[in-house]
Amino acid sequence: MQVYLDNNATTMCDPQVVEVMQPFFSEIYGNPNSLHKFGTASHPYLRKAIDQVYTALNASDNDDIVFTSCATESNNWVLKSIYFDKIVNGEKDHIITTEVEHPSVLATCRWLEEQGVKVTYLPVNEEGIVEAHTVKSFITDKTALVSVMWASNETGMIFPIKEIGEICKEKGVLFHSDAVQAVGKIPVDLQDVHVDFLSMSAHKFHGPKGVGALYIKDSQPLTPLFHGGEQMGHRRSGTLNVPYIVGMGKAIELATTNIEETMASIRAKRDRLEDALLELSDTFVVGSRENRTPNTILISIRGVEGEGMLWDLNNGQIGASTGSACASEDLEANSVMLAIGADNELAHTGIRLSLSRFTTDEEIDYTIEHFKSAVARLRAISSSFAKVAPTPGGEAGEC
Ligand SMILES: Cc1ncc(COP(=O)(O)O)c(CN[C@@H](CS)C(=O)O)c1O
Repeated sequence: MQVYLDNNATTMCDPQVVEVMQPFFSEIYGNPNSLHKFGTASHPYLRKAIDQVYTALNASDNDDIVFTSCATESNNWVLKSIYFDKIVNGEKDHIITTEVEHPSVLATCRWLEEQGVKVTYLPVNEEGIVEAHTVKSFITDKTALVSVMWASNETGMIFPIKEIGEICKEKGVLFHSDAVQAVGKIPVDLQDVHVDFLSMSAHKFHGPKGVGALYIKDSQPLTPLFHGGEQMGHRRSGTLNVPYIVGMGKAIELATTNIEETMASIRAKRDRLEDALLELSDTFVVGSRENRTPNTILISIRGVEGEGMLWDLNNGQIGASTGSACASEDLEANSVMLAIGADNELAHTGIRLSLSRFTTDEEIDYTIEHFKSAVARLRAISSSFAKVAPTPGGEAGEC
């Protein structure tokens, strides 16, 4: 049996998505910007895909949805163009974000600091999220943008985006949310939540890798990151990736239709897996289940190095991660666990398990069995665990 539990890194393309993409490789393959029939033939399908994204986000016709190559591009676009529009060519000099954003936000903010921008990286609480009042306390009249992720890729914890959006609106500060781990996993209703910009990525909800989008409220001005073509109303130049855009439209429709039912099914499997793993002594899971995306577990297993655990799981045909795939090359401690106050040793023990709607009960059963035997094996040879006196009664539970 092979079990894929790294869906926060990327998901399998839904077969229905693959099917709708097929015609646009060698049948309807004209450049959508060409005026002849080979080009215009794709237009109805592009319009449908855009409508599917608007519907999924409950976006209004006044808003813009611009397709990009990925969420990394969407995040770079917002941060670098707000810098250009509001700081280089404006009176602002400050951006607020959090310590636990995805590297595509953090690395861009560090580059902006090298350009002279003041960046505030807000700390997270013991649940791994920033609190709305903390954001409010750092906003000044020089703040150009607040950028806070909707849900954490590492922990699944959901941030108070609605409250932060209301604060930014009241203060007249632009608000960006990296919603990559929220769209398609939990309800995202842009009539209910105020954001100026929102990033998303199709391969997180069973669409193809290599296509994402940026939502722009009220079609407000934002200097393009790419120039040189009239695509997307001159907002993002480059020949449209028709099959991938059509695939993204189908994927977001499948992911958001009956989302409550889908969430309940995934949550039940996740909770059963989490309950079983917490029976192991000296383990804890980051964050409360109630405020977490239904598919994610970040579990710490004292005395078991994360990389060693991944290797053992991989030998058992189980795919998981120690955290963000973008940081999987380095053997650093999990940054989010450090941010919530875990000690360095504990922060090296984090394992991220992320399910999808395709995860089966049999796969959960297999994972529970293999995970427990792997922990027993690795703890038996772990020097650090041997030094740690067993907690009375083998404490376990949420952090
Ligand atoms: C919150 C968040 N924001 C941006 C990205 C980047 O999405 P792209 O479409 O791949 O560019 C990701 C992708 N996080 C994966 C790969 S690093 C993870 O293992 O956590 C994300 O989770």
